[in-house]
Amino acid sequence: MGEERYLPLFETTNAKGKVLYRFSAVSVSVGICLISVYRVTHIPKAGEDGRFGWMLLFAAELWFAFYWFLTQALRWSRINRQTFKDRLSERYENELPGVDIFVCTADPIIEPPIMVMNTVLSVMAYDYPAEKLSVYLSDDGGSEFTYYAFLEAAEFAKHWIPYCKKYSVEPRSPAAYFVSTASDDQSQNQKQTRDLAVIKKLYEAMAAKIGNAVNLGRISEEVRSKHKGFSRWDSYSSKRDHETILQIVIDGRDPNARDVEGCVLPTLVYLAREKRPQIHHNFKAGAMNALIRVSSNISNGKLILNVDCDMYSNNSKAIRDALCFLMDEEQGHEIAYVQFPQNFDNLTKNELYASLRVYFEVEFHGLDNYWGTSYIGSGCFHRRETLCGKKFSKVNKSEMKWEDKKMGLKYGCPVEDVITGLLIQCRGWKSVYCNPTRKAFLGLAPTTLLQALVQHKRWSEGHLQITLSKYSVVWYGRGRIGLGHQLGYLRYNLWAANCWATLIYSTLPSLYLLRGTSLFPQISSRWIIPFAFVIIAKNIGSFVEFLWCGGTSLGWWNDQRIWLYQGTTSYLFAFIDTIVHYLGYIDSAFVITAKVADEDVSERYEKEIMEFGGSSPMFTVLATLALLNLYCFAWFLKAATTGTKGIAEVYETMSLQILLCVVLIVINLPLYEALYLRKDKGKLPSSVAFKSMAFAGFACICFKFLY
Ligand SMILES: O=c1ccn([C@@H]2O[C@H](COP(=O)(O)OP(=O)(O)O[C@H]3O[C@H](CO)[C@@H](O)[C@H](O)[C@H]3O)[C@@H](O)[C@H]2O)c(=O)[nH]1
Ligand SMILES: [Mn+2]
Repeated sequence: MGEERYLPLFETTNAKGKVLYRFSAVSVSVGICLISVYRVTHIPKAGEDGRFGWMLLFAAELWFAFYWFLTQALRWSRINRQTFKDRLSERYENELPGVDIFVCTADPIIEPPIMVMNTVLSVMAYDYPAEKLSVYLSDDGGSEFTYYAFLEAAEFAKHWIPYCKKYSVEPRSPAAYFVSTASDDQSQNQKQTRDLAVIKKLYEAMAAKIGNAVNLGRISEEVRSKHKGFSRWDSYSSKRDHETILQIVIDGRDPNARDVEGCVLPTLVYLAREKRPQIHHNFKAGAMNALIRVSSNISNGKLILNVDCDMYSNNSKAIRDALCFLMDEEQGHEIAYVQFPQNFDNLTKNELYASLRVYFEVEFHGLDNYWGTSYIGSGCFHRRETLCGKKFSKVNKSEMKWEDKKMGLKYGCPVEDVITGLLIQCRGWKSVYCNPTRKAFLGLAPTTLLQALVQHKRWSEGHLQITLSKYSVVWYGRGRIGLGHQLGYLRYNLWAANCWATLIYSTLPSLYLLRGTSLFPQISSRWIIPFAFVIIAKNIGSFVEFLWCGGTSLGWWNDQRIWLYQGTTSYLFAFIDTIVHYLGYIDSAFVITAKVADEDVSERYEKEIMEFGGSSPMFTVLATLALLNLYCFAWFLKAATTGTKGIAEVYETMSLQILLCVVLIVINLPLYEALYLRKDKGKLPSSVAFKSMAFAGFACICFKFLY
């Protein structure tokens, strides 16, 4: 009645393809049930060969079935979010909240200062009122070089920010922007071309200065004398032993802090928190909490954006996207944080080491359906108050209730982000997943196999710790978050537990080939149908899903390989370390992923040649399993061609086992190559080859003759 219709700042829509998806999911579950029926009704009798293997295989299948069911919780209903940034500007342009941006870095060698500065510059140049923006760099490396680079970046920003705003450029990380202009220069007029050349020169000069200092290995006296901040390093003894170094490099309130066009600059703060050898610094969680405390005394922004040092802003409007959720008049007050996906700009076409693609294009949209996206450390906008422990209260929006006095991120878990997000949700808050077409952040994915496996080990270990801890979604989550939401979390929380079923499935069927014992239905039996159906439907499903997410066919194949490798190494090692951790023996470490690689390593990465290049227990496990399958198959072939049973009969009884063994061999081709054929530095060292040959041979002989 004359009242204006309420126009929300964001909209939620259902993802497409629901009916087709649900139909396929239901039919696969019927197949899975039939497989179990077969297993139960056909158990080999006591004393018969294969009874033990049968039981283990059945256990593995039950596990996979359960896990498959968990993944359905993330696919059953998926949603998309759409923001209306024009409405936000119309209503709130003059009352936008302060935003504090935290960039964390920890090691000047594997996280080069120039890369970190590109991230810093990209977030300084957000399309947002500069007086409301503050950028904090946490340097756990406590490095003079990073500090020096930061000073240089502050100078360069005075040119860079006006340039970005004048020409509305994207992305606003200088390095990434220059790469993008190299490929298309049509969109520029003459004036811009000139300005571009100037700004590029300035950037190169800055990069050269930083590079020189790093190469020299020290900061020159000339530079030191210009900036009194360096004196803070006089009492510095090591990265693990120094007092707090806090420097406000640009103070936004200072009337003299202006860019070259005379506009206000964002506040810029450097922090290397105090560290002492005897006190645990709690890795990134410790750094974040130091930033929360320090920033509350400087800018105290209502919102906190947190990015890893390699995750530059690729979309200058992302703050506004986040605000559309948090400032929405109807639903905004219930939302604690807005998470963007982690995307990467160094992926090769077929993503040799997996890319998280399916997680972010499919599964997180399902988690979002429960209003419960997890917090994944980078690319997340938090309300300061919720991050500091405020409990959500329906009764009175303004009432503050503090559940516990501990503020900030939770310590003691290698995925500090996930557990922190979960606890926020358990306090009654909602969260939102925002995945616009133009990606908000781009970072660096691991470029060697070992890095990829170690990273996944850290994640799966952290998740398993959550599952077993007081804050497990199973017991702590009960009644605090919904059932679907719990199941969705468990899909990641139980990553590591996949190792046993994966190990069983990638060894036992092949080992039983050696003995000529069949563990699957004959090809002429009707029971082959559910097996064939589940195998085909599940693989076609995941293939289509992968392509739909923008991947390539070969990328899907590589994804299957990495899934197998993670299962038998990352998850296994994470599982064992978690148990040892609970027995009180070790503290879990945070192994930082390197963001640089040697030239020849990068070259192989570009060519998608798998990088081993060293020995690691993980590689020994991988090579042993690969060889075990190869030996089993070779042995079996020999027996089948020379034995009394004809090939046809063997095929009739063992077809699925043969198929599985062959698939495992084909998927391991890059590994055999690295063991025996390659000459480059990225191959597997001969020590790994000898060990794995011995282990695999030993296992085959024992299984064939002794067991
Ligand atoms: O003691 C430390 C260790 C790490 N970091 C920073 O944490 C970030 C993430 O480290 P990285 O080695 O790149 O790990 P990723 O596996 O890529 O990080 C993901 O997973 C982590 C949890 O395992 C989260 O903290 C991250 O935000 C999330 O992006 C980097 O900026 C580091 O500089 C610190 O500040 N202090
Ligand atoms: Mn990273």
